[in-house]
Amino acid sequence: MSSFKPNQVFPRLAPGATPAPKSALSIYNPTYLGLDTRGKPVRVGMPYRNILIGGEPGAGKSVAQGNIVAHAALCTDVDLILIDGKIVELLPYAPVAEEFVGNDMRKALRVLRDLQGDLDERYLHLARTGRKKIVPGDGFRAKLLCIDELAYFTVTVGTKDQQEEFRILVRDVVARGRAAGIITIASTQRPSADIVPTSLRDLFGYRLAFRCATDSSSDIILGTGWASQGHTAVDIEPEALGVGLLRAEGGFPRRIKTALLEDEQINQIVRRAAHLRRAA
Ligand SMILES: Nc1ncnc2c1ncn2[C@@H]1O[C@H](COP(=O)(O)OP(=O)(O)OP(=O)(O)O)[C@@H](O)[C@H]1O
Repeated sequence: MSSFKPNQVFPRLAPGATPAPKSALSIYNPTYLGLDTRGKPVRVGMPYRNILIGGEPGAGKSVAQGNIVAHAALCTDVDLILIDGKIVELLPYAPVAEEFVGNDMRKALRVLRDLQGDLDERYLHLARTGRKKIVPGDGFRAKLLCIDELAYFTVTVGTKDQQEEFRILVRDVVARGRAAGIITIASTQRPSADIVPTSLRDLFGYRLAFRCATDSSSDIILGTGWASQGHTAVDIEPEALGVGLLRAEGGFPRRIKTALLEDEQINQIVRRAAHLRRAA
């Protein structure tokens, strides 16, 4: 499998250049995720979709979600809302985020309640204008909500009531956000039915399964029945870090290798993103 080259993330740049582009990107442009088995670029169109990422610890979830967040950081038409129970994965992007939440359940709930209020306003606008989805120029900016890690907030920290409220809020944002210009990325290293019930999983247009311990965990991310048809993330070799099965709405899972942004590249992107956002 081909290795990642920074200039593939931002193809306008010459080889060897830093991965930070000169002008702002748009969240309405496809986001580079990595390469497929033939070495072809894999891009995802995030608006009107959500992405669920699951797999064993250390398999490559944070790197994958980081690629999307890095792209979004450079897009001056989207606000970032980052909730990171582990703090360190998304912290580098905090300077360009509208909200950054670490391991703080109360703040996570407040931010999600605000997002739910925003959703209500957006749907009111849609109802008034007789349309079905928010489009650019509507006066509502796109938002990207990134949650790492779902299980941390739904079973590990907080009271049972807080965990339940977190689950309900996330479900609502994922379900209604799609048409309202609010995109969700959710990651979990515990692909089990209690963390990702089918009803939640099915709201994600994109599903990305990194190495899983069992066929049923793989199916929890990709969708019921894929393992029995030979598409299972159990088959991903333990040493194949960053290799996952990506399933886009209605399609077959395909094997991809995500791009890897090194820490210094992330820092460059964030510095550039901060500049572009100030200038916008
Ligand atoms: N696409 C990739 N190319 C090369 N190495 C990778 C790639 N993706 C991940 N890795 C390596 O694997 C390590 C773990 O990746 P990552 O932090 O994304 O895993 P994770 O699934 O989020 O783990 P956890 O669940 O423990 O947070 C990275 O630090 C990196 O060294």
